[in-house]
Amino acid sequence: MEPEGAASPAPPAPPAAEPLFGDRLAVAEAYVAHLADTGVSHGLIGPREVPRLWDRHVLNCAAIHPAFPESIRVADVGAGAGLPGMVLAIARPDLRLVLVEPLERRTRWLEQVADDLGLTNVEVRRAKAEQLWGSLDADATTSRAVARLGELARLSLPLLRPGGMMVALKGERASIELTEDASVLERLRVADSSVATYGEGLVDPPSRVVVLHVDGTAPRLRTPVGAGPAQSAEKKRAKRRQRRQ
Ligand SMILES: C[S@@+](CC[C@H](N)C(=O)[O-])C[C@H]1O[C@@H](n2cnc3c(N)ncnc32)[C@H](O)[C@@H]1O
Repeated sequence: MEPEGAASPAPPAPPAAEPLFGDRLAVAEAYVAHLADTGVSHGLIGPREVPRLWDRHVLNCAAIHPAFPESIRVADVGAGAGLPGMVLAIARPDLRLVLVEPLERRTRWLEQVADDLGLTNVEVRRAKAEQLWGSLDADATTSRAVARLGELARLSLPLLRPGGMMVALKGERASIELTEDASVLERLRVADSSVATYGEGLVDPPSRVVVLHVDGTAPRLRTPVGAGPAQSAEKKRAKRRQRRQ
């Protein structure tokens, strides 16, 4: 695809970046410089996002890092330009991040940037989440702006080991989607669900995530279950066809 916009200078790190990144701040600054430059020219980030790269994109992703226990393997489903996966890999070198992204142009960019930043805890997988069901045994998944909660759970939970957790950045819709998609989550054997808020006093608004824990005793989800809206609609159509016959 053709470049979508001209590169702009990277904005300086705001004061809140220091407590979130600590001694990794220089790496975070280098990542933001990539976003503002080739991230824009390769069409991964809109040029209008450049002035708010820190506040709207990087800091709110970094803020959720306490959600993840030490040294676990986390899959970012639909990583795009590395939000939140690359940011978590920078803020938390103890985590191992698997960035799952189907678009080649994006995975090539992610690989180049991870290499340039010297991140040895990042693995980029060019695939849709569904293509990795049964072959990825993540302790946790994470994601931002990929799908509504029920569909995201359908995509993400089969990537988890038994007892693993999904942490979805959802903003103000977190509680609404949790209520609206409750029956889908039940079918997906979600044992426990909650909304948590991170980064109070550092990011405005604070980052809100939905956390789902799968039942550790249930058999591992490996195949699609009838949870997605598309699948439910198809089932209804099939039933109507059957009634007509
Ligand atoms: C709106 S972008 C969000 C990117 C990034 N998470 C962010 O917040 O900036 C959604 C991303 O999800 C990816 N995606 C769409 N369907 C997917 C699937 N089934 N499995 C994995 N990634 C998917 C798209 O290619 C795209 O990069």
